[in-house]
Amino acid sequence: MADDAAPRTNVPRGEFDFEHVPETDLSFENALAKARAGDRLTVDDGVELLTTGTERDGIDRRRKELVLEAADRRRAEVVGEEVTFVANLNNNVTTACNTGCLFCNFKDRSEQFRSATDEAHGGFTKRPAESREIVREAVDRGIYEVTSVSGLHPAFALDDEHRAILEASDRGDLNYRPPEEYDVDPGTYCEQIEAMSVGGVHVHSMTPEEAYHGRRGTDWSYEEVYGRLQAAGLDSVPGTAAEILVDEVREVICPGKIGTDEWLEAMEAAASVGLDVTATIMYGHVENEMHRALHLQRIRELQERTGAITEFVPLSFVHRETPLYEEGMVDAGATTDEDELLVAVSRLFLDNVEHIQSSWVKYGDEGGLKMLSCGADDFMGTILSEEITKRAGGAYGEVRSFEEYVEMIDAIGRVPVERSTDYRQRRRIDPDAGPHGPELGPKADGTPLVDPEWLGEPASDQAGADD
Ligand SMILES: C[S@@+](CC[C@H](N)C(=O)[O-])C[C@H]1O[C@@H](n2cnc3c(N)ncnc32)[C@H](O)[C@@H]1O
Ligand SMILES: Nc1c(NC[C@H](O)[C@H](O)[C@H](O)CO)[nH]c(=O)[nH]c1=O
Ligand SMILES: N[C@@H](Cc1ccc(O)cc1)C(=O)O
Ligand code: SF4
Repeated sequence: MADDAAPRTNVPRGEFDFEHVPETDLSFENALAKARAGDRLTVDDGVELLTTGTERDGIDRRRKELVLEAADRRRAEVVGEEVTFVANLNNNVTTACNTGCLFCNFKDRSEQFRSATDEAHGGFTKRPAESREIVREAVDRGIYEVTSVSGLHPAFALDDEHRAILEASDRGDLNYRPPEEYDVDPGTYCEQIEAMSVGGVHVHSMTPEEAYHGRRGTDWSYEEVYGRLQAAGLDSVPGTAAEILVDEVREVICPGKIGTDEWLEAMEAAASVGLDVTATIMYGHVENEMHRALHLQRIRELQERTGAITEFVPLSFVHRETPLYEEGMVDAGATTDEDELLVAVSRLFLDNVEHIQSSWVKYGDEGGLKMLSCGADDFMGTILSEEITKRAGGAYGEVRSFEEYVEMIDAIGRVPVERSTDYRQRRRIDPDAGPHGPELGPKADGTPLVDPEWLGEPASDQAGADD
């Protein structure tokens, strides 16, 4: 996210030869009237709102305020004044990844992790037993959920049966190497899930891209893959790896990733075996407003088919330390105007998704609170550890305590509510009845999750060290 007071966007215009461009035959006024009336928006309506009118360049601030107001009103109608958050922990297993997404600096080339090399890398791999200890400790302290997303380590197989298939294959294109070749063996995906499934915690893991890695070289369906993961303890699936669900954009920013249709297929499969899912958009790089609106339509259609999406999470591209920026393909991330409009139009467009998340990792506290009056109603979670955005140059820290959450949400006149991952359990918090800590986690007893003395210290010191 870039700070930008001038009413312009950071969308690259005309630099990429895209088929989809933000042009429509409609008017902004017409789209706004439909949004206010609660009519279902078309892609062209979405484009008019995201651009504050396609007939001129840049953002019209007066029009922007009208879009934000409409979204805030819709939020109040759909979910009321409560702002939710979850007591959770990020426990990412490995940074080893060869997929090469140009927006990502989380990854380290997997060659660097092999015992045969002494190349240095700043990343990590955790054994299943290490993951278990990290999660166990956090559950004891009161967390409810563990979110785990990882690089596509070549040694990762879904389970022993998948490993046997990979070992027996003479195909050279499977991005597989046996664990014995690495300093640290991450085990199988199922072993990691089983390990993290400790003390009654909710396990939120296995993006469609990871599921793809977990079936490479087989003819297994995504239902089969998610079914096995569910049996190992998986409870819900993060809808990251979505980026922008338009293939001409994916070809530029993540040519090594699965395509739009396959991402949707994997999500539908997860839903069909009974897993809840989230959905995301990672925006503010090479894509334009037409791509953003097309993405929203694909998510709305997915929700029509599944009803399984619990929340939509806009992820503003953090550009500073990424190949896209370093190679001069983009100059910056989205402007604040674009961020606000994206959140607002997500609320207005996704009329079948109840919750829109404001990510403090991406927007910071001040920006994140502002999003709660632009259509968002969820304020993410405590996470305790953050590697992806930090490595891309983000600077909003790795943890928020319940104390901070309650104070911030109360300060904007809304109601702080602790939630479960699926939002089915909710607990309203009385701001005056501190100290505040989680009560919904399997071992939560209201004790503050984060010792105030820890705040500001590296989260890896609290949540377990990297190897
Ligand atoms: C780092 S990947 C980890 C999981 C798995 N490797 C995958 O791609 O699905 C998780 C997500 O982080 C997000 N992400 C990565 N780099 C980012 C950046 N620089 N700014 C914003 N989001 C980013 C992307 O949306 C990506 O899908
Ligand atoms: N758990 C959530 C996170 N976690 C942080 C991510 O791991 C990651 O660093 C980043 O957001 C990837 O783009 N972030 C959220 O925005 N929302 C969550 O619920
Ligand atoms: N918790 C959110 C957001 C998230 C975003 C990025 C991540 O890497 C992980 C999680 C999800 O389920 O999708
Ligand atoms: S986004 Fe995921 S798949 Fe792409 S390079 Fe980063 S870790 Fe690997």
